[in-house]
Amino acid sequence: MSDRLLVLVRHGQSEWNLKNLFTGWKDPGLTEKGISEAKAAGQKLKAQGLVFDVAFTSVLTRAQTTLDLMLNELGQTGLPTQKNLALNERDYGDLSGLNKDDARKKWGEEQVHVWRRSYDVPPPGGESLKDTLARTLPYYVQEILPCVLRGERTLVAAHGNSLRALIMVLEKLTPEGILKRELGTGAPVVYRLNADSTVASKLDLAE
Ligand SMILES: O=C(O)[C@H](O)COP(=O)(O)O
Repeated sequence: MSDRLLVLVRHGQSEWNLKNLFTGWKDPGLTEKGISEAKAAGQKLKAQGLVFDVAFTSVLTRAQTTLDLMLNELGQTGLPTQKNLALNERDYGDLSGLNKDDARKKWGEEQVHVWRRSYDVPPPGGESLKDTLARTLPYYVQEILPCVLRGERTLVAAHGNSLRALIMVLEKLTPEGILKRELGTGAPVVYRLNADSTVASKLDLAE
């Protein structure tokens, strides 16, 4: 029986995560902590005995560096990798580069929470989670899922909201359910899929 393995990992802490800035499609690198988180993620995958055949990432540096660091820990540098902006972070539009606490002061706690975590309310000039899903899901269905179903063990290094969009589909979460779902930096989620592409098992390696 083939191992339909799909591992999702959010990038390690970025310079803008540290500064508490809305990031979206902006392209800061990882902090020292982010580098350690990415290496630790690779070690966690290695400790599970996982080996990969293919990887996917976004066109943003923080996700690509996280992938490289994980592959290095796994002894799998040079793994065939597809990079696509479909896996980019949600575009935060006019909020990009603003401090999250300053935004709360300006627009209020509730409004900022709605922009950050609601399903279908976009931040000004940016993408809602629904918009993010609309570009992430076709890529998943057309490019990532066929690999997994063929038995190619698949590693995806991407972003909080592009991965929340995929997790919503994989875990059949409602728009209310996804509101509460947070993804830690450098925290791998290990799925095994059934032949019909539903989730057979899930292992959260956040700790
Ligand atoms: O783009 C960002 O600012 C972060 O990577 C994710 O931000 P969020 O936690 O506000 O969705």
